[in-house]
Amino acid sequence: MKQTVLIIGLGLIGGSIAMNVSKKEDVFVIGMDGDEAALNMALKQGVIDQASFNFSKAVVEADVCILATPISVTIDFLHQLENVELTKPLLVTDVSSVKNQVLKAADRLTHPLLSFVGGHPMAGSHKQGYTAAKPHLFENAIYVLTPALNSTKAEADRLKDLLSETNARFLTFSTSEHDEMTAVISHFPHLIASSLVHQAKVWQETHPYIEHLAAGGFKDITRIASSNPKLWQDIFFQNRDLLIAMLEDWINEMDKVRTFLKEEAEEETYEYLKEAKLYRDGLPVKEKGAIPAFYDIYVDIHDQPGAIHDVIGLLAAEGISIKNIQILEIREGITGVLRVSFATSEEQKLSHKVLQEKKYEVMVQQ
Ligand SMILES: NC(=O)c1ccc[n+]([C@@H]2O[C@H](COP(=O)([O-])OP(=O)(O)OC[C@H]3O[C@@H](n4cnc5c(N)ncnc54)[C@H](O)[C@@H]3O)[C@@H](O)[C@H]2O)c1
Ligand SMILES: O=C(O)C(=O)C[C@]1(C(=O)O)C=C[C@@H](O)C=C1
Repeated sequence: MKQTVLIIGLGLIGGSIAMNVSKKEDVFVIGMDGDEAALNMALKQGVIDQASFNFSKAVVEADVCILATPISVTIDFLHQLENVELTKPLLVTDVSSVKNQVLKAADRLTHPLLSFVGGHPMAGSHKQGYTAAKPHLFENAIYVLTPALNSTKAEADRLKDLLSETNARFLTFSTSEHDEMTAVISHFPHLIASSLVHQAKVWQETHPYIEHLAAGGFKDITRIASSNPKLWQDIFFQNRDLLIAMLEDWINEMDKVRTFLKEEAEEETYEYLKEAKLYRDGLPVKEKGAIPAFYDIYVDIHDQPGAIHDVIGLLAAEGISIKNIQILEIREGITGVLRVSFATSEEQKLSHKVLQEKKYEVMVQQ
């Protein structure tokens, strides 16, 4: 028999989940979103089978409910579930980036037919909305599960099965473990990225050319500052206590670095940078998460008409599929660098060979 899955919030994450869940033959997907254009697009593409505008009506028809809304909205829906009259079992999950308040609300749900297994796919983007959703967003990504007190292993397994088309890798953590780890590798870095952009903006007032100098490094480290501010305001406030504690640690650490510089402590500065490099180089590269699962090459190109087109053309002629391409630096009359990303190391090696044969300077990211 078909199971009915209600997905609330068809944005970047909910839309991407819907694109995978709808691949399963035994699933009927109901979509709900305040944005009618997103609903219409999802219906048209066959990503949802039906649109709904009424939570209490749709949720009683569902066997599974996926809350993919901003965290505070997800918590509101969990509160609404306290008063819903269920006639069959309902498994509820979410995708929230912070779990503490969500699990508190979920643990209050005592209806015997209701169970909750929290979820958080560790993949995303600075983009938002259904138009940014893509079916392969969670490929090889870690998908954290945070089960509520009343849930069973069988329910977590059922959720994993429903999400199997995502090709994500599931791991289970407690709420506090989850929130601490994501504060370190996601929420705090976001705060720093935004602060770096603010610093550049202030300097630009006296150095108007600064924005043109912002090359690969600045853009890499601040990409996430282009994310949806409303969503991140929510994340910061949900994980507020940990972020405040981490800011204290960070300020102490920056004091230490300032002392290295003031006292011209070259050895300590070198060790500080070396330790960071060793840890960064050791991060897993073949799974999504902190580092994208891409195999990159860097190609020197000249600022001539058609230079990028030539590189792409050579790779296309060999049937090599490019996953991402980025101009890291190119200024008038000066050599620039193209970063080209592939899904496999075979494509990375072949591209290196093809371009070298055509006398391009190519560096392979190990
Ligand atoms: N963006 C990321 O990288 C990322 C990664 C993992 C998890 N998350 C989590 O996913 C959740 C959604 O984030 P997103 O990036 O998909 O945001 P998004 O803005 O792309 O999507 C949110 C969707 O929810 C809809 N929505 C908002 N309020 C609603 C309501 N009351 N009823 C129905 N629909 C409503 C919006 O119209 C939108 O389509 C957040 O909880 C976030 O913490 C985000
Ligand atoms: O890649 C990005 O743009 C993201 O911000 C994704 C990211 C992250 O910090 O890695 C952001 C929030 C999520 O909860 C999970 C993933």
